[in-house]
Amino acid sequence: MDEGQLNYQNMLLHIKRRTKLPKPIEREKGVSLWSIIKDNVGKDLTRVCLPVYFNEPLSSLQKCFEDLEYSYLLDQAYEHGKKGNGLMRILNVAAFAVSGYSSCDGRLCKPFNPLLGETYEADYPEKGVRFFAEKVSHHPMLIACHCEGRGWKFWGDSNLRSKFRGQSIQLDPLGVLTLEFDDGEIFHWSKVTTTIYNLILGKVYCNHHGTMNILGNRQYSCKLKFKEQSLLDRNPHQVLGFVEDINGSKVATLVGKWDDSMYFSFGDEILKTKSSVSTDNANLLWKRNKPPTDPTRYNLTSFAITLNELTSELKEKLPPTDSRLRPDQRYLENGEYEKANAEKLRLEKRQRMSRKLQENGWKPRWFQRDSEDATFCYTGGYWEAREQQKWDDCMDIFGEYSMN
Ligand SMILES: CC(C)CCC[C@@H](C)[C@H]1CC[C@H]2[C@@H]3CC=C4C[C@@H](O)CC[C@]4(C)[C@H]3CC[C@]12C
Repeated sequence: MDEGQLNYQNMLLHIKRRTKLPKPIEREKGVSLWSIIKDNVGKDLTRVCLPVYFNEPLSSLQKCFEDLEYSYLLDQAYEHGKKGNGLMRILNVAAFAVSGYSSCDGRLCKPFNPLLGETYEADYPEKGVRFFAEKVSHHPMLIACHCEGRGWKFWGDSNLRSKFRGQSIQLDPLGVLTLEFDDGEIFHWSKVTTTIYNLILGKVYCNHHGTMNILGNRQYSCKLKFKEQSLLDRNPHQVLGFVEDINGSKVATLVGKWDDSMYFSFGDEILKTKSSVSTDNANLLWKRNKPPTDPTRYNLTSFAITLNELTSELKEKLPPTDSRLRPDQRYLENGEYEKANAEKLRLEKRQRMSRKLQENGWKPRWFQRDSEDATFCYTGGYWEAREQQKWDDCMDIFGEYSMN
């Protein structure tokens, strides 16, 4: 190792991220969703503005980065492929595609809906990744993201179509995700349907169901089935799948749960064990990290807890559009609910003008798409601008309001 590498290693050892959210300043209170709903009978429920108390202190942009908690699976996938093992590559990619769902477990609060032009950066050299996202459209609500890792790039946009069904809401992600390895191998897939149950009565929870097709441009592709929820299910959250080679023969099977772990075995042995699916002879691909000891009412994972941290060092570098600078979200994180609510109302008023902005030709600052139905792609330049603190063309989206 030369001196430069040593310094770099040293820097990684000194990255300290927080392990807890700040202690709430005001006391937490209980509010029932029902009390809100009964005041809004007859209105389109997806448009009802909920008080900040139903939010978690993260924006949807930050939530996108939560899908990269297990990015090491993609590093491994890259290494396997480099050594000529395309099968292990796609198995790791499949485990990655499932792993993103694990953070949903026990999460009952809404993320903040970012303002038009709001951005979020995440520079995690200790994981070897750098992530960037921007809210690129308000109607329809669209978020674009781009992430670079060790030997791969990952990008996509999230376009959720939501259907309200009385007791539940069904969310269908329409966007396509792309993963490109530095050696040219590319995978595409879309996320499955998420349903949120018990909006009116009982305990809110969500489930993910449907088929995910991971299509590669070389030897392999993979099909994963997220099981539909059924009453009295002894084995909920199950994911089953297989890898197919170019001739259509099944060369590996996958089994696991989106909130826990994924296993694989070569051939199609797993599915042959009739009644229940066993992982006895299977190999572990991915296991979820342990939850933090003090989960708080938001149930954030240890990784999610780090996402909204704002150190004084970072504050100097961020553009004025970063989610970490959003005042209502910061107040909520600090447990100042009254102030958070007041700020949320102010920003939502601004948000309502976004439609006009877009109609008048507003364009995202960091992403672009070729046509109406193409994926938004990063145009580059964010990290370079950050280097020079060149933020003069970034809008002051959160207003003159200053936080300390
Ligand atoms: C009405 C309120 C109080 C109920 C709580 C709603 C919670 C459970 C909802 C609100 C927004 C939802 C998220 C919105 C978008 C996505 C992306 C999708 O690809 C996976 C599910 C995921 C991550 C959803 C999980 C459930 C979620 C967090």
